[in-house]
Amino acid sequence: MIRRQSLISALLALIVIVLLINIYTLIVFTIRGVNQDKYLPFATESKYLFYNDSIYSIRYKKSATGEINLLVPPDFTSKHVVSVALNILEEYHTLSRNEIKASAGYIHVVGRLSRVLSRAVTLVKQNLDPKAVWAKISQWPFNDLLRMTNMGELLTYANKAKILQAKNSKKGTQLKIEVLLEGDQLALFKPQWYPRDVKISGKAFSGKDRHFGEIASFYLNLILGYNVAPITAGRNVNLMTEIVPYASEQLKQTFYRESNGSLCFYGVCYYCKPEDVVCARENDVVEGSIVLMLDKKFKMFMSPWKRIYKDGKYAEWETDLNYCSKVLKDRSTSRRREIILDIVAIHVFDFLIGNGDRHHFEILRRNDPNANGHSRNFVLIDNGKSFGNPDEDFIDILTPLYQCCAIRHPLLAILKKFQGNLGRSLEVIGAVDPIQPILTPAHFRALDRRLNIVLATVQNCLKSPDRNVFGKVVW
Ligand SMILES: Nc1ncnc2c1ncn2[C@@H]1O[C@H](COP(=O)(O)OP(=O)(O)OP(=O)(O)O)[C@@H](O)[C@H]1O
Ligand SMILES: [Mn+2]
Repeated sequence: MIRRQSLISALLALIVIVLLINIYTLIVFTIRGVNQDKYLPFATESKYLFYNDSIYSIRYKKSATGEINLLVPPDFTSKHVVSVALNILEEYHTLSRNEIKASAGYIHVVGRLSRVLSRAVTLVKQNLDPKAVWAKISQWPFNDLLRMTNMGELLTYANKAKILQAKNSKKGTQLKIEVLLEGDQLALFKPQWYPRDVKISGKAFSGKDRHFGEIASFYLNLILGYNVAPITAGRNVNLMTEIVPYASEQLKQTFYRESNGSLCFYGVCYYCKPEDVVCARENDVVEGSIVLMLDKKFKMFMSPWKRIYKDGKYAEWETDLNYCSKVLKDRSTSRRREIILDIVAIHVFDFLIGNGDRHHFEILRRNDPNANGHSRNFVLIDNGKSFGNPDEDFIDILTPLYQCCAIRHPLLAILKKFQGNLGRSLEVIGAVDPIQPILTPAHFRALDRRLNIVLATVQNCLKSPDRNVFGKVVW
């Protein structure tokens, strides 16, 4: 009888305990819901963390008061990834509070580059034979200063050479006009869709190409010593005199005049449609980027960190912090360590320019005379999905860096050299371009913020031995 009674009281006590725990959890979650957001599904807490249902991937966002917050989509459940992103943010705050040691190194790089580029402009005034200028493209990628002078000439000619033929480009999915320039050089003209100060939000790959982004990325690629973006310049093209008379029938058919007199066209491509038009400003002029075609055969490399272009689904790399060690173990990728270091370099660049659309990249074939040994073989061809929003930093683009915790020393050294001065440097170099200023002041400032975030990520890696799958962080 007594045994039965104590069993009942034990049971009652248990029920009370379970009830109390439930009530406690309910209270805690309600309070959190009031203080932060209704979505908080796990215990990662920070005053900088916000759940936001208008975004589809995690990112930092600068608020109106200048504070950097971490925005996370409500259905994103990887608390490890969120907590790493918060740690990096903390590291970033520490870094931005510290006085930056003034490094004069960047001045040399910028000075040399702008001398080389402006010398080319003077050379071109002497009216060189365009064929002779185009011949120099075979030396691309240009990895020394002497050849860089040639690149300056190529840039200037990309802008001034007469267009002899124009047709729809069959490559890729976005609107591009393939033009044949005098002297027999092919180039792609991507017209302007957006003003420089557009703010695209939503997905990391949202929106159409940004012609100014393509141009800015090219110069930034030069400044940071990658030198693997195809030669790109801004160009103002008069549609009526430079395109229409030389256009293929198919392209010409997509041109028409609005009732207000402006000349518009929509082209033929995967995403081209009559209701999505590019219209000229006054005088029938359209601004755009012109990219010289490289006469090379590339190998395509699918990135293990590519996005899934489907709503409501996350790729494995987005939620699994151990993804890098899986890629590292993947036997199908020989030389995988070097390849991952290349991928980290690519993603650092893409993070700086805000390009979340690098689904694949091109590699120079080994027998290419300009292939650079076993590393730095990649080229960065399509940089149009960049500089879409100066307030947002897609921290998930840095995933290979914070998952693998490895970066090559020369790249890290150059990033440190430009700390605090990257935006200014791009502004100076970009001033040689015919459509300068290539970016808004907000974008130039964003570059320095993002550079600090990259350095903060490296700092965070140095403090996280558990993520050190490469054995050491700096290679
Ligand atoms: N300058 C270039 N030299 C050689 N090939 C090029 C050049 N630019 C583009 N290409 C080729 O054309 C393809 C499409 O170009 P690009 O990526 O710029 O177009 P896109 O419409 O933005 O394509 P996507 O939809 O894949 O993003 C590239 O993958 C590359 O193979
Ligand atoms: Mn593209």
